[in-house]
Amino acid sequence: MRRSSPEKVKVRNGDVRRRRKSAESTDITDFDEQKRRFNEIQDMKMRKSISEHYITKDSSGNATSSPLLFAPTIDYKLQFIIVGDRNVGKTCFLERYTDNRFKEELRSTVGIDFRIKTISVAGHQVRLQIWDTAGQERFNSITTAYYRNARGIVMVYDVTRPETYRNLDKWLDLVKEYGRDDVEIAIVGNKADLPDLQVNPHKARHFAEQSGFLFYETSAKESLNIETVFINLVYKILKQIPQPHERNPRIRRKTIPSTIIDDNPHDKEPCRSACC
Ligand SMILES: Nc1nc2c(ncn2[C@@H]2O[C@H](COP(=O)(O)OP(=O)(O)OP(=O)(O)O)[C@@H](O)[C@H]2O)c(=O)[nH]1
Repeated sequence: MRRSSPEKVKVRNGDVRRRRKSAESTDITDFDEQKRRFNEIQDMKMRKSISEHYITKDSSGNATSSPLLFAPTIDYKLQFIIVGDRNVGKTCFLERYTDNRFKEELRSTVGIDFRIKTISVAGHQVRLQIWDTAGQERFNSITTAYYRNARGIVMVYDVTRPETYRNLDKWLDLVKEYGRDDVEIAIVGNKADLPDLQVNPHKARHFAEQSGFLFYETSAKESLNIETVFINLVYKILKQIPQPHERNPRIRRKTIPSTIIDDNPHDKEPCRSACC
């Protein structure tokens, strides 16, 4: 029987040691692998629950979810509603805000639609559910049912069509009748990118401010002031809601600034044409 030389035995012992070591390290690796997979699954579950949280709708009405990695804690959930005559740009205004896109073609809203967006305001995570309503009067019986839950209302007119500005009275009457007493309103003159301005922005601002509303000229096409409208409405609403530190002084105060964003370039512009 052939015997292994001591050298070879030594090598084999070394192999055994190596194998044991590698077996041990395999165990460790398996454990690490399991841990990694467990974390992956947890991560996937978390993403799923977040994306469920962040369901929006695409242009064809299908639900889509955003691929967020971390779930911010939602401090406030607010419902907003956008109203105004047909074709003033309500849908474009909302789509610019939630999806940062603009479509030229006319697509009249049928009834009501909504989008969701979460924003951070003064250190608070605020989830906005924003309802886009049809401007056609025949849908009023459907859309007014959504007024009572709206904390903020964006009332849109078209700066090139004075009748849409005059009709704000009609929309305000509906808000008075169906809306909350504590609703905050922003008057928005949309399509400010167009040259044939027909509504005097100073008069519109004066009317808004006298009534305690915010006022902005916007352009969904050129993405002008869209975000400002929503952020400032949220500021106004949060200032009304008792903050946690007011209910419980031991909670650290998160200040809501009293100044609001104002980047409206049309503020100081003279009237560009015969305005109403
Ligand atoms: N130039 C310009 N056109 C705009 C702007 N916003 C919207 N439009 C156009 O105005 C038209 C009407 O826009 P919509 O967003 O569908 O109007 P709406 O108010 O939602 O209309 P309804 O759903 O019928 O009530 C479309 O052709 C848009 O491309 C804007 O800021 N500038």
